[in-house]
Amino acid sequence: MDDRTSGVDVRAPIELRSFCVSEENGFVLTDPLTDLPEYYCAWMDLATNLTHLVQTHQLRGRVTEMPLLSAHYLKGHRELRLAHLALGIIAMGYVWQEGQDRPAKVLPKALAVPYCAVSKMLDLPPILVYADCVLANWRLRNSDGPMEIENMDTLFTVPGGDSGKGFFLVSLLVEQAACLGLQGVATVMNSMLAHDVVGIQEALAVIEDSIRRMREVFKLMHKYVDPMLFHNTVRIFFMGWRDNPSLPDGMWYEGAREEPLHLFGASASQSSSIQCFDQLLGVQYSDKNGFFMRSMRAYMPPRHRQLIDTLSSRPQLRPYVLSSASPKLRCAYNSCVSALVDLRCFHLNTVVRYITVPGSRARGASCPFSGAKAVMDMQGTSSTKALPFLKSMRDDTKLALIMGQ
Ligand code: HEM
Repeated sequence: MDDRTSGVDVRAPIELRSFCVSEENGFVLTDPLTDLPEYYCAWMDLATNLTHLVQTHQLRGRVTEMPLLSAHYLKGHRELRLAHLALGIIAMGYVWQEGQDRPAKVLPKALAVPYCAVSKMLDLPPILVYADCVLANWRLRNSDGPMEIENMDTLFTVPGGDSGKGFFLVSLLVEQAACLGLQGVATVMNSMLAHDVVGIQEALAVIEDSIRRMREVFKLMHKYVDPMLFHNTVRIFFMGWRDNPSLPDGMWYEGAREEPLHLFGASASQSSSIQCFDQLLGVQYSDKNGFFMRSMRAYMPPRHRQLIDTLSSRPQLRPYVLSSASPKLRCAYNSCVSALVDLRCFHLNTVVRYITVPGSRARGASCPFSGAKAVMDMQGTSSTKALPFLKSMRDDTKLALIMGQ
């Protein structure tokens, strides 16, 4: 049998490093830069002071006065990532400064041109993505101290006080907790090639622990993020310009694009970790969910999205477990799927607390005829109808469980 498809060697072991996944931090950007060369101080100045400038309604004016800078002096991956993050934060502040009902419809040239250039170099869309505001938006207060929330800070934040920071940092720590699980994913794939059933079983146990750890860390959200502040303020700055009733025509990028762009906003659905686990465990997304989850891959750094693609092009774990006579292997596989179901159940409860409940309070307090806003209050950050979608993602995950002997 030919194990090579389209020139890709499906027998080559998976090396996480070659997908820019670090041993300590998984998909989190290790040691992100905190400053750009002096030439880019106009960007850093606006991004660092974003909350104040938005709250005092000065940001739009300041962006209009910004010089048009060339992206060509940016060197290396980490400078580009910091530039993408800074420009993304400025763009979100610029668009949503006057609230979700009065967005700006055009990004001015001095912002749009370098933003599109940096995005092209990184192969990311020109909008704030999860890989910016979560994966690359952190530093240690004491560089010798631990990677724990009390010793961490964001580089930039959005209005919403400490809840914005808390949201970024807790999500980052959840992502970091996936790190061991990702190593487990590589070990499972490589052990399958070697027909090492015990190796697969042990690696599945590592993945299960890691997913359960993600759920534990996720609980910090309740301590560091206030639901009303999150819903009414922080969330607004993640809203994109696709399927958004406030921006039905998308967003114009002056001087950079001939047509407006329709792009989803930042969301943890752009997390590569969860999609890696889904892919490994053979979670089949139903049609509509699949369309959304696959669209989210375009918002991930290219090497990260390639890891998901690689996992899907390899021999699959679920049929392997089904055809194996080992009850221990089946049990280890099912425990992993159950941990992922539990994580999605916890996530669903969090969404009820941070979106559904504050959304109904906000509707109760406003005009009952404010139709567009009522729709938006029930939505997530990327404009999916949140709860039915998330429930069906949980159910798709449950379907991966292997029943019977
Ligand atoms: C206050 C905290 C959070 C809220 C309110 C929240 C809300 C949402 C919403 C509304 C969606 C639907 C899609 C969208 O609109 O973008 C979503 C999807 C998703 N979120 Fe979160 N989220 C939170 C934290 C997290 C964290 C920390 C993670 C893990 C890193 C995460 C992972 C996901 C994933 C993977 C999806 C895609 C659906 C799925 O795979 O089940 N979320 N989230």
